[in-house]
Parts: sequence; structure tokens; C-alpha cells
Amino acid sequence: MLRLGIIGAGGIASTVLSALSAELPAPLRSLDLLVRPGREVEGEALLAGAGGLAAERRVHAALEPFLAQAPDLVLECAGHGAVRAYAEAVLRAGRDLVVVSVGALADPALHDRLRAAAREGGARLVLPAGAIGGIDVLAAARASGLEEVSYIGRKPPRAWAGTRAEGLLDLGGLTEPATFFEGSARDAARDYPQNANVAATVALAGAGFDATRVRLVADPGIARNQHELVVRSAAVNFTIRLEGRPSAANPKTSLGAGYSVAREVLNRVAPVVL
Ligand SMILES: NC(=O)C1=CN([C@@H]2O[C@H](COP(=O)(O)OP(=O)(O)OC[C@H]3O[C@@H](n4cnc5c(N)ncnc54)[C@H](OP(=O)(O)O)[C@@H]3O)[C@@H](O)[C@H]2O)C=CC1
Ligand SMILES: O=C([O-])CC(=O)C(=O)O
Repeated sequence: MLRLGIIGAGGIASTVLSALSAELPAPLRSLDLLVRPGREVEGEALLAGAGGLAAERRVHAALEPFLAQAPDLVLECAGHGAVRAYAEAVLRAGRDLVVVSVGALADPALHDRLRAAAREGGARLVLPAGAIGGIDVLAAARASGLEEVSYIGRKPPRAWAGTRAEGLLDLGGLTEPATFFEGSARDAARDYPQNANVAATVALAGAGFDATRVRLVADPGIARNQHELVVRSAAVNFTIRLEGRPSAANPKTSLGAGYSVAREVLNRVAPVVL
């Protein structure tokens, strides 16, 4: 029986809990939530909806008591700031960590620190596919030699509200698709921390942060978040396009991201891993 820890009490955490409620073959041993100080009420509300998932459920507002529960697996579902604040300590404590805010690893110093912490703590840093697909084929094809890896993220204008795109476009007045970013996955992940984590996942699976090309588009003609991945390699060429329904809690996030995190938990308890 798994002791599960989750950092964050927003849309992805909520999707993870509902997916686990539907799919876990047996209850968790315990479920611990780490929230920001002052956000305990939101944490309790999230846990209240996960009644059948674990008999022992606790909300913490500091890392130390959270880690004292010795979770077998911790899911970061909170954002780049949370990766910077907690990931190294979680891994050093020997706790396996699933990071969904993959774009935080565009900072090479942080990426190095997390790799070292995982090694020294005897823990694993797990990067889920999140809202994108094709990561399995890309990561496998890398060994054959990659010729091109590019990612295009298209979202409705409201998904770009509160980001740098707001200063580059009149988001409310768009009548046709507008590209507002073209560049490396490193710059995309850094400049759009709530919208370009999948660009970082593609980069880490394939050609790296600097060689992976990214285009970001605000499109008033779509209702779903579209992710397009184009790969050319010596072994296989492919183009994949996903249309993700936005999370009700956060239009920047595709619902599929939370299900992908839940899958990492299910693979920890299932006799067959897929
Ligand atoms: N890999 C992928 O495909 C994707 C990755 N993401 C990543 O996932 C993150 C979460 O997405 P989503 O759930 O939709 O976002 P939400 O804004 O719905 O939820 C984020 C939650 O995390 C909390 N939080 C933020 N910082 C901390 C912290 N330092 N300690 C504890 N809690 C914290 C927030 O609290 P508060 O309200 O107090 O800020 C909020 O409850 C995104 O920011 C992004 O980095 C998102 C989409 C796809
Ligand atoms: O959920 C999505 O559509 C993708 C996303 O926000 C991200 O990669 O950060």
C-alpha cells in the first residue's frame, strides 16, 4: 500500500485525485498534501472529496512535517516555484518525485542539483508526459539520431491571459491566430512557466532545450489546447497533434496533464507497467 504525497491543491491535484479514485485497485495507505501557509482550507476541501482514497489524510503547510510522513512517492502539482522550493529536499530525503512543472528544469543549475539530489538520496525524479504525447517514440528514437524536433502550442486567447503574451498581443481583440513566440524550448519554458512545460518535456526526451524549436500561438478559433509535435529522426518520422480539453480550474492547463500524473501512480502499484 502506497503512502502518497502531493504538493499543490489546484486543478492538476484535483484531476489526479479523481483519476485515482476511479482507477486505484486498493486504497492508499496515506495521503498527505503540502499547501502554502494560509491555504490549508483549500487543502482540506480537496481531501474531503477524496474520502475513499485513504483512511489517513493530512494537510501540511511546511515541508518538514510533510516529509516526516515518509511518502513513497511525491507528486509536484504546483508550479515552477514549488520545484525550486521543494524538489531537491524531497529527493535528498530519498522520496521518489514526479515533477509536472518540467519547465523548471530549463534552469541548468537546478536541473544539475536535482540530478545530484536524486543520486545521493537514492531516489528517482520522474517526468511524466503531461499534456503531450509521443514522448515514448521520441525518447526511443533519440539513440538513432534526431534531425528535427519542433513543438507548436496553440491555445485559446484566455489561456494566455496573465502571461508575457498579454504584452505582445491584444488577446481580447484577436480575430485570427497569432504567433507570439518562436524560439528554443529553453526560452519558451522560462518565459511561459504555466504554458510551456510540455516544450521542456519534449526537449528532455529528445534534442535538448536549445535544439528543440517551439512556436506558441493564441488562436481565437479554437476551444481546446492543441499540441503538435513534429519529429524527424534516422529511425522514425512522426507528427502528432493532440486536442486537450482545458481544465475547469485553470484554462492554461489541459485536463490530460493530471491524468498523465495519475498514471505514474497507477504504474507504481500495478503488476504490469504500461
Ligand atoms: N507537464 C505538463 O503537461 C503541464 C504542467 N503544468 C504545470 O503544473 C502546474 C500546476 O498546474 P494547475 O494545477 O493547473 O495549476 P493551479 O493554479 O490550478 O494549481 C496550482 C496549485 O499549486 C499551489 N502552489 C503553487 N506554489 C506552491 C508552493 N510553493 N507550495 C505549495 N503549493 C503551491 C497553488 O496554490 P496558490 O493558489 O496558493 O498559488 C495551487 O493550489 C503549472 O503551474 C505548471 O507548472 C501545467 C500544465 C501542463
Ligand atoms: O496543459 C497544457 O496544455 C500544457 C501546459 O500548460 C504546459 O505545458 O505547461
